[in-house]
Amino acid sequence: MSKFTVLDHPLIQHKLTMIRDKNTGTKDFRSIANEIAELMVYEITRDLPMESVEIETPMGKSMQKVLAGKKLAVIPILRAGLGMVDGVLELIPAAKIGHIGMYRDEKTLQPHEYFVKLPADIDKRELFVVDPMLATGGSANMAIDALKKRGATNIRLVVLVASPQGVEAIQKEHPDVDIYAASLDTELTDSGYIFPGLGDAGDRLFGTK
Ligand SMILES: O=P(O)(O)OC[C@H]1O[C@H](OP(=O)(O)OP(=O)(O)O)[C@H](O)[C@@H]1O
Ligand SMILES: O=c1cc[nH]c(=O)[nH]1
Ligand SMILES: [Mg+2]
Repeated sequence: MSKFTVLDHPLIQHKLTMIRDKNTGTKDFRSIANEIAELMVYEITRDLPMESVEIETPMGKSMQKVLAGKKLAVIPILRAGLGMVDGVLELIPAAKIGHIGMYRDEKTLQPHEYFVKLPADIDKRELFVVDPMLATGGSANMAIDALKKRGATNIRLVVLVASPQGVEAIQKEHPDVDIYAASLDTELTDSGYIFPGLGDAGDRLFGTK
């Protein structure tokens, strides 16, 4: 079974509390969501493999470490996943970006895919799928299906807030995909929203209703 990790760094927790607050407006929500994503990626990338290369400093030749292995790509699940991309790019500016458009039917809670545009070499990249909310898990599961169908093999899912049902759904469908969250919240409401959650992340990021 895949790993599920809550990143409980105090800065992440503090900032998450700020965006949970319903009085936090779009401008702050947007910037703080990206700050959290940046801090999360800093923690998640601790295990990236390294290799030694020879370089020459002004003092002479020396063996030093650089990142080894696969290149990265960030895959936001539209729309709300866009709210985490800039934060990731602060740390990994050369990452390619793929987009998967997904909306959840408000009544049935079933996800619908409406857009997929990915880097050509996703089979060779380590992919970070980002979306602030993992509720029923339907959208993330379908997004991961779309990636695997196109050859992706190395996928991690990074969310701000997860529900227990969402984590279980991903672990069942995609036991190879590790999940990282800033919080595991207590429940899903009858209307499919995470409680306490942050409300509708897409609407809060983009100022829609
Ligand atoms: O785990 P699930 O039950 O599938 O719910 C989570 C999905 O719902 C939200 O997207 P939404 O459909 O509201 O689209 P948006 O990002 O355009 O607002 C959220 O950003 C996730 O993609
Ligand atoms: O709580 C939730 C659940 C799904 N989508 C959101 O934006 N928020
Ligand atoms: Mg939404």
